[in-house]
Amino acid sequence: MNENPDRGGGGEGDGDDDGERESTLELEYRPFSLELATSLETAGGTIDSRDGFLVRITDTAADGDEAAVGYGEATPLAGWTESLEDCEAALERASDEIRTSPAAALEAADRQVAARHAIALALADLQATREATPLYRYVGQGPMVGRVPVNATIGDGSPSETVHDVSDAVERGFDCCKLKVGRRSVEADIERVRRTRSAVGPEVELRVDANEAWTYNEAVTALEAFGELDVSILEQPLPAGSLAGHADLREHEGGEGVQIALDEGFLEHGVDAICEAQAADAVVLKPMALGGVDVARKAAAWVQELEITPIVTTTIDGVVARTAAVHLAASIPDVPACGVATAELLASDLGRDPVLLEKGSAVVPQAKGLGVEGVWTE
Ligand SMILES: O=C(O)CCC(=O)c1ccccc1C(=O)O
Ligand SMILES: [Mg+2]
Repeated sequence: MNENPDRGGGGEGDGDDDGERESTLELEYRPFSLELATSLETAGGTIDSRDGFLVRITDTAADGDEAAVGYGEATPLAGWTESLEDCEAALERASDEIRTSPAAALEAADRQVAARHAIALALADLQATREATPLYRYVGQGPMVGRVPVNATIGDGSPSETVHDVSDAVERGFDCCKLKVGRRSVEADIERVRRTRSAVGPEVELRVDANEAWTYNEAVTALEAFGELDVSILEQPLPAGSLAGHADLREHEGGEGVQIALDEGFLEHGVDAICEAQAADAVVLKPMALGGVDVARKAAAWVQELEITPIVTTTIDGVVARTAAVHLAASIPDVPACGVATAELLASDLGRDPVLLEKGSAVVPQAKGLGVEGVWTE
């Protein structure tokens, strides 16, 4: 952004390397591709692999022994972020601009949310590591947090498959499951939830996410049945554009006890419009789609002021972005169960997972920075 042609740094090089070097930071990125163990079927489409870029920012001025490196991850998802191509172009610009300043690098990816997520994360990881502070305390300035509650993520499937998947998750310690709905008829989805509820009993929290699939009347039918089945949260039943529809659902008699959460609608409208329309009890925060953990953290604080509940989830990310989402959740006071237990959906990962799952909670890494190691092997 603010290259100074009068003071070009050295003049040698390949011609686009003439920015003034005012920072000692270097940004590198490399592509990755991760398959899902089994594809995740949602009303918004099927996710079967996640392609993106791992980002490393190094401070070349740091003296040898001191760790001066931070990691980030950009994992675009169609419909939620920029394309893979636009993401790469933004990272390429940022790798030039970071010679000027960290702010210039962030600016270079200002409208490419996944790229910005990666850059902001790598910078935060670098700084938190320097300060020997776990990332969640660096971003939130808050107290120590040992665990955050999480939900299992259950894709669309037949009623029997759904009962099987949820029962399996409960056996593995989850006490909150989020079921994807909206791919089959409303009646079929109600049947899935009914059979699941009778299989797992009253103690397990059940949520559903329709990814914008329903008409208002379908949503009302679902809401009434879900109220009786003690579903806690109905996420994005209607198209993102329909703030008034979601506000009406919140008022609907028979849907008492079921909270309405906005995900796609939050990305489209933002905090103020949702609050103004009284369209949500909760909002879903995906740091990858919002442009970073820093952006998501501000949104969380803001919605809590307005008595709207923030829920952190991922876009089924690799270990770097997923662990960042765990830190984000840990930085939010009184956060409800979050959709960050998505490692098990992946067939392979970028590196070892530092987050243990224990009885429905993620154990928050307490090491400095993000706490992810061994992802950048030469
Ligand atoms: O919230 C979760 O449990 C996992 C994340 C999730 O459901 C999701 C993953 C990728 C894309 C969209 C969504 C969504 O919440 O709609
Ligand atoms: Mg959702």
